[in-house]
Amino acid sequence: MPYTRSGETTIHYEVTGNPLKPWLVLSNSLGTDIGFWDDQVGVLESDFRILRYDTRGHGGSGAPEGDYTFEQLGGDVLAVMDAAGADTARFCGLSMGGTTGLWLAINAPQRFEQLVLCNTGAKIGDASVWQPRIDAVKSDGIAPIVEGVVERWFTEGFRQAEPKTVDRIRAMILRTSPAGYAGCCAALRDTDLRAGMQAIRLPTLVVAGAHDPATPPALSEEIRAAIPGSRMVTLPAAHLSNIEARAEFNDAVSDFLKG
Ligand SMILES: O=C(O)CC1=CCC(=O)O1
Repeated sequence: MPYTRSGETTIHYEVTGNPLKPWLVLSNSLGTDIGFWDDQVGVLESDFRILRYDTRGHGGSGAPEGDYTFEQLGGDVLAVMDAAGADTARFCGLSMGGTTGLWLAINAPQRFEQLVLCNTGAKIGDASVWQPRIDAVKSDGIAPIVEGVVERWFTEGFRQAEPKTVDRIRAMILRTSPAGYAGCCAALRDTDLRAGMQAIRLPTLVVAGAHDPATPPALSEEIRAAIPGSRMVTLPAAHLSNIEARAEFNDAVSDFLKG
């Protein structure tokens, strides 16, 4: 599994899929790693050359101490694209991954062809949301916050219907470095891309979860309204629509990206 340097840290990435097809970058949410996209890769890999990576602070990537910024998180994507030889790519990100996509579309639009922005926002929460989480994780680690996260990420019905899936994601969250998690929370706390996203001119699909308490459909609608020509689809899911509504998600995303 390859790694590349980005700034002061190392980013882990993986390339799979069809080398004759366009590049597709997948960017995960807070508290997850590249396994986050396992339900999508099988569906997309015949039509795309897929570049998955672990966001800094997560999975096999480095987790430096301190606050991160979206300039760093977006720079990490450009570093893995350079390392993999992807001059341009389509981009799909969920939650923090979607905010990373907005940052890239504003700051490096020439590197991207299409955007899929899922369960995300140009500004997700504020200091009153993120600072207590940063403080808790720094003092007591990830375990005390994990059940609250899982409750926001999946509806109660899904948690009952697919306990093994929920256990897999819970284990992923628990494996996350507290320093890395806190660093990414600081990036979310400090970022507001609402003014900048008005300039985005890339073809864009916005995906919302009808029951998402973390990034409610109103945040998705704000993105749709700001990006000319963008389309929005609302799926029957809480925050992780790529897992809770995997069939509908895969249909909507692959139709858009292949269109
Ligand atoms: O963890 C949450 O509550 C929701 C979330 C916000 C950004 C992200 O990636 O997940």
